[in-house]
Amino acid sequence: MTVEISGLHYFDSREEANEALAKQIAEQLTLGIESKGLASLWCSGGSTPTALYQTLARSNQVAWENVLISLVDERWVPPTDEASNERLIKQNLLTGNVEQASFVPFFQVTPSPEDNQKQLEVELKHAVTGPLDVVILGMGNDGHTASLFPCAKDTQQAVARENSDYTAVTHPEMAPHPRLTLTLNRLLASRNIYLLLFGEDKLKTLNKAEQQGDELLMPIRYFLRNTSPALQIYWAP
Ligand SMILES: O=C1O[C@H](COP(=O)(O)O)[C@@H](O)[C@H](O)[C@H]1O
Repeated sequence: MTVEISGLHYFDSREEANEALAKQIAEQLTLGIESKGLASLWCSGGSTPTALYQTLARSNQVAWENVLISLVDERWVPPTDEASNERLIKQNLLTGNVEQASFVPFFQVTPSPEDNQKQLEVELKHAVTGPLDVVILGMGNDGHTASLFPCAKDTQQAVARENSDYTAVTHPEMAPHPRLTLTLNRLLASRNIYLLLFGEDKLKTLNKAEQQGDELLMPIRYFLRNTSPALQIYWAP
């Protein structure tokens, strides 16, 4: 199937999509460094972006010592857990030249995810001011993105227009682990937002999200309907 959406780039293979997106990300990070001295890269977890991170880690085009890398979202598990996004990033992106980048993890050992979020909030507000340079999103087949889940009551607060926090906690009812996530406002205040999708199922979900309907029922809609920046979607079978 094909879906007509502006900003949707089709590739014949995952390798080609990863190469093209890694090149684009490297260019945007370099532009950020040239204009401000420091650029930031915000990474999603899940199974989709592993090879993208490996491809990006091979890029010698970026002055990685001037890049701050952090997460779009995290499962509230320690980095020793296979579900940890921090673990994914450390194993696949923070290697070779990219080891020179600074990394801000989300998970902290605290009594609750809410306590973790309070500490993380202070840390991120101290480390980052102004728009995020590059955000890499994924999407679940329920239309969630970051950890803005349709099946989490607290998503409503995480996407509230008046919410000025960088981060939020969500408790998805149909996915494991409490989550830490960047809020909608923080994500939308970015220079470049990319969505990486593989497979027909994700295309079907994207097609459904393109139809009319409540954003809270498919939070990826917040990004599909945002015009500045417009979402750039990289898809391969
Ligand atoms: O739970 C999550 O899922 C989405 C999509 O994951 P995938 O395995 O289908 O690639 C991901 O973007 C998000 O960061 C993650 O927390």
